[in-house]
Amino acid sequence: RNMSETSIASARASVMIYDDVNKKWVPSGSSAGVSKVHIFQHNFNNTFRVVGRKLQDHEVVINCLIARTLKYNQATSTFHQWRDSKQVYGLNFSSRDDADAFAKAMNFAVETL
Ligand SMILES: CC(=O)N[C@@H](Cc1ccccc1Cl)C(=O)N1CCC[C@]12C=C[C@@H]1CC[C@@H](C(=O)N[C@@H]3C(=O)N4[C@@H](C=C[C@H]3C)CC[C@H]4C(=O)O)N1C2=O
Repeated sequence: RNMSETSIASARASVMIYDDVNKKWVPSGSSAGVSKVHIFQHNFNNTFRVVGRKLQDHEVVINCLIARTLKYNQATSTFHQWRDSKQVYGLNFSSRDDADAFAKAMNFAVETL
């Protein structure tokens, strides 16, 4: 987060990464827990990224650019996921309202790129 970015969504979610080898979801970062996850829009260069920090110790557990080609999958009303070139991210939202607001902003970002 820096002065040239604006948050267009913030949601509480536990951030997970899919472990392709063991075929299971693992918490992103050093331990499981709820994070505050933002979508930041860069004020000048029309880029967007997802940044999430653990509520407890502010560890950055996700920091990924939103590509124009991103396919955002709302697998359930509170678990959404997407891939980038390296990994699959999953957000297990604390509430349906947070999930809906985040998805709306994600769709705006992908459509704007
Ligand atoms: C074409 C493609 O890439 N498809 C991807 C999905 C996708 C589609 C389109 C665009 C992008 C992407 Cl990303 C795919 O299917 N993927 C991406 C990696 C993982 C997965 C592959 C297999 C497993 C089988 C079960 C399923 C799963 O993880 N379901 C969840 C689940 O088991 N959990 C999570 C919560 C709820 C459930 C919904 C919380 C923790 C755990 C649990 O409930 O304990 N899977 C997937 O989603």
